[in-house]
Amino acid sequence: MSDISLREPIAGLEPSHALRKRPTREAAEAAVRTLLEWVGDDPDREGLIGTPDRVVRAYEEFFEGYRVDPLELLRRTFKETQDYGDMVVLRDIRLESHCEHHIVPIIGKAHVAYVPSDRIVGISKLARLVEVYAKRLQIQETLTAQIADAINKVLKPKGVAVVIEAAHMCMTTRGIRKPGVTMVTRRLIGAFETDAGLKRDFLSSISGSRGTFG
Ligand SMILES: Nc1nc2c(ncn2[C@@H]2O[C@H](COP(=O)(O)OP(=O)(O)OP(=O)(O)O)[C@@H](O)[C@H]2O)c(=O)[nH]1
Ligand SMILES: [Zn+2]
Repeated sequence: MSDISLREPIAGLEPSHALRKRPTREAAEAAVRTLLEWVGDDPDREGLIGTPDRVVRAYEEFFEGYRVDPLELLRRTFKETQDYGDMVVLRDIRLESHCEHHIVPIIGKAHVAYVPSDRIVGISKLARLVEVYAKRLQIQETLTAQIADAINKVLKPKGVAVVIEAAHMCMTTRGIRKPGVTMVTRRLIGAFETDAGLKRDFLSSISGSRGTFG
């Protein structure tokens, strides 16, 4: 099984995190085995024998965002825009993340908008950016801010707006157990903050979106 760059710096993180040594895959599998024993099951029974390996592979997928540099994603921009200067909105981007407190899913959607200054970016890159930050351990406020700040930093647009609506499984399946509750966060930068008309247009353009919390 491949041991993806386990000793290499991880892009996009603070140096203190990026340079921290990661444990080996064997150590990660042993930790899962310990949890299986701890919940009261037998990790050697047939159904569970492959579970540590499966969980570690699933974690590689859930947390692959640590291995991608989000700023690098946005570097390829286009200048020929016929002076398009209005907002660009990508709405209803499906979002699957994990809360950093309980490591259980956060499921929802993100809406991302920006007003270009002189450069635009391929729209798939905005969805990829959401994905990179979502595939890390998160709280929703940080996730929202990181997406907006990355766009602002690389594209230097006139404005950026990010809204996230999500359900936190740590609130719906455990703890307070409140199904149906969603959390809404937003980060408005530049023109979206200062121009009331633009802000209103953006918020109304995403207001008809349908829930995707399944
Ligand atoms: N602000 C914020 N809080 C979150 C997010 N995800 C989970 N939480 C909350 O983080 C808090 C962690 O609180 P703690 O008291 O340390 O943990 P806990 O004992 O498991 O809390 P309960 O969930 O209330 O049982 C909880 O209130 C969660 O609902 C998030 O994205 N943003
Ligand atoms: Zn949680």
